[in-house]
Amino acid sequence: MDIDAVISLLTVKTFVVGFTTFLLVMSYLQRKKYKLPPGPPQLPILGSYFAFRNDGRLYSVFTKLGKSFGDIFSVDLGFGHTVVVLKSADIVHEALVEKKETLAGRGVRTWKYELFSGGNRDIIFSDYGPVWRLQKRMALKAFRTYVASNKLETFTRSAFDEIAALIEKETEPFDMHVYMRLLIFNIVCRMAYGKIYKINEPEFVWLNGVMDESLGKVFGSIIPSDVIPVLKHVPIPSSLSAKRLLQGLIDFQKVQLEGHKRTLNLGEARDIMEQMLLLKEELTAESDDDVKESLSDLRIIHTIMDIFFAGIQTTSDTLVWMILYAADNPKVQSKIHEELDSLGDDFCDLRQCKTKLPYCEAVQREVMRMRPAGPVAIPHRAVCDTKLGGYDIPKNTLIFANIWAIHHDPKNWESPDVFKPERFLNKDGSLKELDKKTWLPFGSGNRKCVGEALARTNIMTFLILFFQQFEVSFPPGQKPDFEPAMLELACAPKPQKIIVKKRQ
Ligand code: HEM
Repeated sequence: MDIDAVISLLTVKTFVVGFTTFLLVMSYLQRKKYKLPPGPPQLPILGSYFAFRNDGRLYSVFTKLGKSFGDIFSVDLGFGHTVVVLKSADIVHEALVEKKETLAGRGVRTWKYELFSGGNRDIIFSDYGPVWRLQKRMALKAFRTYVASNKLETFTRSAFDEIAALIEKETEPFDMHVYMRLLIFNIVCRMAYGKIYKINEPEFVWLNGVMDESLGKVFGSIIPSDVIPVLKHVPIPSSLSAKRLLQGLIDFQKVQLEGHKRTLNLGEARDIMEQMLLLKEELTAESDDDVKESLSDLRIIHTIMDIFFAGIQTTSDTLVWMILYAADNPKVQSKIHEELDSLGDDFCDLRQCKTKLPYCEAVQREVMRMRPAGPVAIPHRAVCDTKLGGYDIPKNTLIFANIWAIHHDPKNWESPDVFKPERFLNKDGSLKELDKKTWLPFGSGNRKCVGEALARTNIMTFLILFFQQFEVSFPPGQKPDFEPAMLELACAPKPQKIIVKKRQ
């Protein structure tokens, strides 16, 4: 070994030993200064890696740890990156509702989220402040124009007709996944940037593939550069594929934006991207700087990225879960059919007839209770030092609310693992008032999901249209699999085949 190699080995060793010691001292000082929530042993650099070694699903690992460490505990996700996890309805309420200002920050955990959000310029990862507020308000207003008018129903009906025709052609048991994706793509992308797709259209196949690959390889698991940030500069396969996938999608949205600018019509906006561009047209030199920033090209692109990612996968996964639960529970399915059959001609205006469908609404609630699409929400950042459950929460700590644990807590729900829509109904069949402390698939407080009304309208409209025409079952001998796929933040069903028959 030559002298250079010896020196560089010594340098690396010195760096590793020095850095490890630094982390240990910092962690010790942090623990001495604050009364932090308890948690599993934390190794230098690797943190609580061993808790996640065999199961990358955060909700699953957090639920297991919660059994040992209680309603509030801390876990080190690597490199001294300690997060706090909340497990019970009361403590999540305290954090997200009572402390909705203090704990409404966001902090990007790793560079892949920074790339996705354009450096925190989307709604999801933008920090709590005036620009985020303007962006979120703009999105809410835009969604409302669709939900409150007939537009959304028209979009959903035409997207449904497209997939119903494809489903009718299936002669063997099949997986619903791609049809549900196409359905939601054709509602959400039409609203967001005015596009509708056919199942074999190359752009849809590419976008759907990018979404699946990103959810699996980028957001679905902890990649080396999440734990050792400098690895993002090293051309290792996981970092390269994350860059390729996310940058490809950002570039795609840039092209949509440029196209919209070229064809911009002053008048009624054709989609959400155009709505934002029209607002931008109204800006003058005197306009408020925050308003200008909220309508910058980058913010528009990354708002559309949010709508695309947060809106499509969550809703389409929920629809697949709903179909699987109906296939597994023939009595529930009969009650859905019965309630829909009693509607008669009311199908012409679905917005009106929803109030007459308490059982279907209860099914929707129960599916989202059993399989919440965002089972640990998105971490909130403490904007200043605070306290939770008697423990100190230092400024900048990230907090995860374990929605899955609340939805499966026997203190909140009788037989929580049983699919039972009736739990949401009174004895006379009317809907019970929702307890928002124990049912929170869309989160709670200031950071609550911006797409809740849109998603619930889409899910309900789909439920009505689908079960009016079809009945579903599992192929004889096939065991249904309700164990969610191995994804870090999502709760997605695994691919499985079902039989879909046209009703007489
Ligand atoms: C079944 C469907 C859906 C579920 C279960 C769901 C769930 C969630 C959850 C749990 C959060 C995090 C809340 C928190 O941090 O406390 C969230 C945030 C968000 N969701 Fe959804 N979501 C759904 C559909 C949608 C749709 C359709 C859109 C848009 C088209 C959307 C856009 C967003 C955005 C932008 C945020 C970030 C809000 C913020 O940081 O202020 N979601 N969602």
